[in-house]
Amino acid sequence: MHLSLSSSEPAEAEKGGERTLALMDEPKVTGTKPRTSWPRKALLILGFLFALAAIALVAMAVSQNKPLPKNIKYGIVLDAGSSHTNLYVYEWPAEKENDTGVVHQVEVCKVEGLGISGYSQDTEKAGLSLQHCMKRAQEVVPEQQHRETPVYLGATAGMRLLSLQNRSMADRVLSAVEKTLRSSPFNFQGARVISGQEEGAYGWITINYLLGNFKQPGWLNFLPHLRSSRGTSGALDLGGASTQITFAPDQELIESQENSLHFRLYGKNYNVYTHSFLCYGKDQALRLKLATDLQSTQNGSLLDPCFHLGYLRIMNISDLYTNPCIANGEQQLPFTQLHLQGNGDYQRCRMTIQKIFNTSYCPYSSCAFNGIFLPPLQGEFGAFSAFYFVMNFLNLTTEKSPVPLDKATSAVESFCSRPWHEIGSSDAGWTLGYMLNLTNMIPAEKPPTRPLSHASYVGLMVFCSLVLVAVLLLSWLTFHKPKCLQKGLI
Ligand SMILES: O=c1[nH]cnc2c1ncn2[C@@H]1O[C@H](COP(=O)(O)OP(=O)(O)O)[C@@H](O)[C@H]1O
Ligand SMILES: [Ca+2]
Repeated sequence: MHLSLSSSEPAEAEKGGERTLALMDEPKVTGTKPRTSWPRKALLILGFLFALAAIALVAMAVSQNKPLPKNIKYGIVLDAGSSHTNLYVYEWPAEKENDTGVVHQVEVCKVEGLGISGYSQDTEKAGLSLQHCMKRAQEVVPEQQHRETPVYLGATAGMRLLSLQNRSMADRVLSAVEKTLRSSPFNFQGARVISGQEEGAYGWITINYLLGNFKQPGWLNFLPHLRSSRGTSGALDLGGASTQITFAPDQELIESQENSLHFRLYGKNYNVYTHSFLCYGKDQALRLKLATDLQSTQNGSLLDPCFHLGYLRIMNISDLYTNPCIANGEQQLPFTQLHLQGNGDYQRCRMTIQKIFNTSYCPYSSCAFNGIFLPPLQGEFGAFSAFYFVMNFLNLTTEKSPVPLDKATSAVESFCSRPWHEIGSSDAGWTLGYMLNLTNMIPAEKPPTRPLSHASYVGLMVFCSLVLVAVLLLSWLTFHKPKCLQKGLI
């Protein structure tokens, strides 16, 4: 049996509640076509309105808090090394620029030819050599962002040596590269020789930024006393003309001020040891070794265990003595050419190379060599630049876990013993840290963060809206129960 208002009364249903309830008191029973009672209609309308309100609330929460379209920013750094120059293009989302781990390398362009210090006799060429990679950068960075994209050039040990040797020559080289960079559409921010200390510092920042070591879990923001000093990784950078070692030592006191760095990053203090060994990059160290060995030859012929068996090379002595790494011993030599012949012997090579590291004196509690302070090593190290190239060449970079030292040693040993005729001829570095620093992307204090992600926020809003609707509906049903419900008629 169906309950319904009679067909003559539908107009009444649109009147106020009192009238409706009065009508409900006297329901008429018809045996004809079933009709919806008007309180049920009212309930439906109310339910519909609540649902509409909930949908509107959710839609508002979603649209109001929808992430804006990605606004990408770019930065360009040129690493003017002693052996060659590399151009790096980085990108990051503008709205997250103070977060950690958001900067990505999108392009690396290797400049053809020499490092810029190699153009000291023809400085214009130093600038011209960069043009190709600058064009490449213009293709990578969207045109409308060229003017706002900063470009920096940092020169390292090759230019440090040239500056020591001939300051005005080094300045002319820098002016030439500056001219090229200024003529690009980018926002030129400077070309300079960075100090060894800076190079070490930026390498350490890069490594730890990429490893996510500056990041603290979001929820720890609410419990600052629990924020631990999570370990950092040390950085080893083997260049061509200098080598950097940088790490956070256990001991608080760094005995030599020139080796001491203090950072405050994301609200945390770091005391870091760094040293840049000028002349102890891979290429300059080899020159040093040859110059040292030459002192003990009579006729300029050298049988060298550090070159493969069958390797032969003749070089002018004057080419060896071209920079401040090698003391002026040239005049005392009774010959003008060096005849180099390899005999590939790893163990003997090790012994001859050790001659360039003087460990006979140390004015500190502990030293590396040449009287340079070095605190006890601490933690793990990330090694890059030529450390990587050499390991990669020996096929030792594909392993997931670190390669044990004895395995690396035996790979080097076996490679060195191979005859010369058998042998055919990602980036980490200081540049990312340099850009992060110059663009103020690593703040001293931790930037305020939202406690919830966008997805969690929207989810929570939806949930709360639904709970609210349910509560309102229940309260309404409880306090304004239609009489038909009170009488159990529906
Ligand atoms: O792609 C590569 N494969 C192998 N060795 C490389 C490659 N790129 C650079 N190197 C070597 O790594 C070293 C990098 O030195 P760099 O030019 O950065 O000098 P610097 O940092 O002392 O100024 C050089 O010895 C160079 O020969
Ligand atoms: Ca380098």
